[in-house]
Parts: sequence; structure tokens; C-alpha cells
Amino acid sequence: MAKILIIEDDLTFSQILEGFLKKHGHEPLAINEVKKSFQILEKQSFDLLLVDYRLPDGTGLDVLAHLREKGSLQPIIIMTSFNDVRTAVKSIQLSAFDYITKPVNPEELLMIINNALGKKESESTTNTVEHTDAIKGKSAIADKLYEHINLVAPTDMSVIIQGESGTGKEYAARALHMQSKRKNKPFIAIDCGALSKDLAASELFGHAKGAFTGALNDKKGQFEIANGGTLFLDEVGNLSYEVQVKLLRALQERTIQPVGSTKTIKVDVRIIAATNDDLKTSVSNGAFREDLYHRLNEFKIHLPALRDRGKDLELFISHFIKLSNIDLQRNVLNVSSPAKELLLQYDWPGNLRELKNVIKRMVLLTPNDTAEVDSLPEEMIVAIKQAPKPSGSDLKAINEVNEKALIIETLIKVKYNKSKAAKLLNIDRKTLYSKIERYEIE
Ligand SMILES: Nc1ncnc2c1ncn2[C@@H]1O[C@H](COP(=O)(O)OP(=O)(O)OP(=O)(O)O)[C@@H](O)[C@H]1O
Repeated sequence: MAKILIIEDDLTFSQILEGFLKKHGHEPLAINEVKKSFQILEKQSFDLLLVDYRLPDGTGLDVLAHLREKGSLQPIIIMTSFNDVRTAVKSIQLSAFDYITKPVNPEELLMIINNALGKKESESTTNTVEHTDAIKGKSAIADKLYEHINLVAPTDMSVIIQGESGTGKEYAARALHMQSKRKNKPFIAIDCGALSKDLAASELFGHAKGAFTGALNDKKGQFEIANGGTLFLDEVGNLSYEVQVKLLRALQERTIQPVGSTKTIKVDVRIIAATNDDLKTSVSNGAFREDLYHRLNEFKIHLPALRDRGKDLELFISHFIKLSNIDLQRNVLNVSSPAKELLLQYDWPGNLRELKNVIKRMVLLTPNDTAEVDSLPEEMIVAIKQAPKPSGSDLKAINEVNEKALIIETLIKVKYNKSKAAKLLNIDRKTLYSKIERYEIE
């Protein structure tokens, strides 16, 4: 049984949710405004929050940001009626547990709630690495990615992993750890986006009893806990300037000083940092220290967006179907052609995480062995229809998409040697340069 706070302004729907959750043994409390949630959360704690995106006095993201600012890590599920998964992706970046689109499918909701509650329990008890369900992919981009991972993993170099939300940055970090000599030591992942400004230093470096109000005992920081192993700093760009200074010192001197303490502690930790953007803007506008950036950026790994991974998409679809069949005790063996077409057409702004969720939902809603279009989320179908993508008959646009993909594949194949790429593509260098610029290929 879990205590669940529902924040939803549609009263009928809210009542339905309350009844449904009670029926499944939970203890829900429903309110309808952001402001009220702040008051209630001061006084009571909940195992999970189920929050509507659009509320009369703000959005679900305000609730999420408020909680994370306070240092609370409860899972939050955002419910959104807007045909835009980007809102949901943003909430995941702000470390919501998951999102669900309205109209809410009860079975899907229950599955997400159980996952969230299950994840919370396992997180508090173990930090072990589970990496058996990863696949590599077969595209040229995947080859390049794993070439880089294999190259840098055995070293002690700090690595920045850059990629859009959900591209698998944490997975890649775990792969680096598991292929290093540190693999039998801890891998500790810290979501810097979820750390409040006040508590970040204490979380990373620990604190001494009495260092601040509420510091009732000495507390070990994650650096010390990860000693000998790897510390994964997710969304590193969110660390405050003061914490960045401390982090730099820790990396340079290989020692840390707990907040409010005079003692220094020797630590041997490898840092892997992840970021959605390339941090260069934050460096140039002074929000991220340049010296820290260079210290972290001993090696950079770029994780491709799913939409740029070509044939890997099909491999991931089959892989996630297999995993979901096991998880949900289903037996989905095929995806109908129209459904497959949609899965391949969609541009996956939430990348692998979104694909995994969509496939899990698809499998859940498929009682027999073939998944059909109606098991796919409506908003995904709407997004495909609305996307300014080449329609089936727009030959010029289709050619352009194909041309861009071919140029990227070729550049990767020849390790970005533009003369070689031009030769293989049978065009001159100048034409290649102008196409690279036109298609905004990095
Ligand atoms: N190579 C892989 N094989 C199988 N599943 C993967 C792989 N990489 C990522 N995933 C799945 O995709 C989901 C997202 O991965 P992950 O959390 O590593 O992404 P992320 O880039 O760190 O996300 P965020 O930016 O939101 O922190 C995970 O649930 C994981 O199960």
C-alpha cells in the first residue's frame, strides 16, 4: 500500500482516480492546486505523486521543481493531455519518474505506479549495476559509439557523455564502469538536476554533525561512498557555481572536505558526467566554470538521438518487445505493418526511454501475438501526422532526408575525413561542405 498524492483539477477524473487507487490497495489524497500541494507537502510525506500537467495556478512541473529544490526524491508521474511528448520529456529531465498521457489507460497507469514504487525500493537498498539488457545496435553510428566506449573505458580518464534526454547516457556510463578495473567497486549515479542548491555539497562531499540546521550526525558524501569506483554526475550543468568550485578542487587534489569539517579525506573516484547540451553555452555565459569543463572533458562521448540511428531503431523495437513480454507475461511476436510504419516514422524526441515506454504500453495492450495501431499512443500518431516531414509523395523532401542520412553514414565510415567522404559519395569537396552546412551536420 502506498500513500499517493493526486494533484488534478478535473474533479470527476480525480474522483475516478481516487476510487481506482483505493481499489488497488493504495491510500490516495486528491487536491486540485499547486499552492495546496506545497502546503500539504510541508506537513505530510507521500510515496508517490500523480500530478496533472496543467493546473489552475501553475503546472505539474512547478510541483516537481519545488520538491526537487527541497531535496525530496519521491517519484512523480506527470499526467498530460497535451499532444506533445516534449513536455513529458522536459519533466523527465527535471527527474519526474515517468509520464502518462490522457486519456489515462488504467492498466498502463497501474504498471507505471508499480514500476515507480518498485524502483524506489530497489534504489534505496542497492546500487548494483544491472547491465544485461543492453544492446549495441548495428548502425555505423553505434559502431563508432562502442569503439569510443571500448577505447576509454579501461582508462581513468574523466568522460563527458553528451546526448539528448533518454539516449542512454546512464547506460553508457555503466558500460564504461563495467569495462574498467573499477567494476567491482561502486557505481554511484547522482542526478545533479534533482539536488537542491543547499544540499548538493553535503550530498557529494558529506557533512559534519552540526554543520547546518538539520545536520544531526556526521554524514558520508557520495564521493567517499564511491571510493575506488565511479561517480556518474547526471545533468552536471545544474550544479551551482559554489559546488563546481568544490568539485574542481576534489578532482585536482583527490581529496574532499565534508561541509562544516576541517578534516580532508583522500578519495580515488573516476568521474563520468552527463549533459544534454554541449555545456559550451554555459561556459561562455559563465554559468559553468571553464576549468572544470576541461577537467571533466578529458574525453567526450556523443550519444546519438534515436532518430539518427537508422536501422538500430528496429533492433531496439524487437529488444524492448522481448523485455516487455517477459515483464508483463505477454506473447507479442509481431507488429502489424501499419503499426510498424508508425513506429519507424516517428521522430522519438524522448529517444530510447520514450521508445521503451511506448513498446511496453503496446505490449500491455496487446492480448494476442500481433500488436496493432490502436495499441500505440494517440498523441504519437497525431505528432507523426503534424510533423513537417516529407509526405509520401514529396519526392524532393524524401530525397533530402535520404541524402542527409547517407552523408552522415559516410562521414562516420571515413572517420570524418571529408576528402574521402566526397570521393565515396562521388561529389566534390565544395559540394560536400555546402551540403554539410545546409543539413546542419555537426
Ligand atoms: N543500449 C541500450 N540497450 C537497451 N536499453 C537501453 C540502452 N540504452 C538505454 N536504454 C534504455 O533507455 C532508457 C533511457 O536510458 P538512460 O536513462 O541511460 O538515458 P539518459 O540519456 O541517461 O536519460 P536522461 O537524459 O533522461 O537522464 C533506460 O530505461 C534504458 O532502459
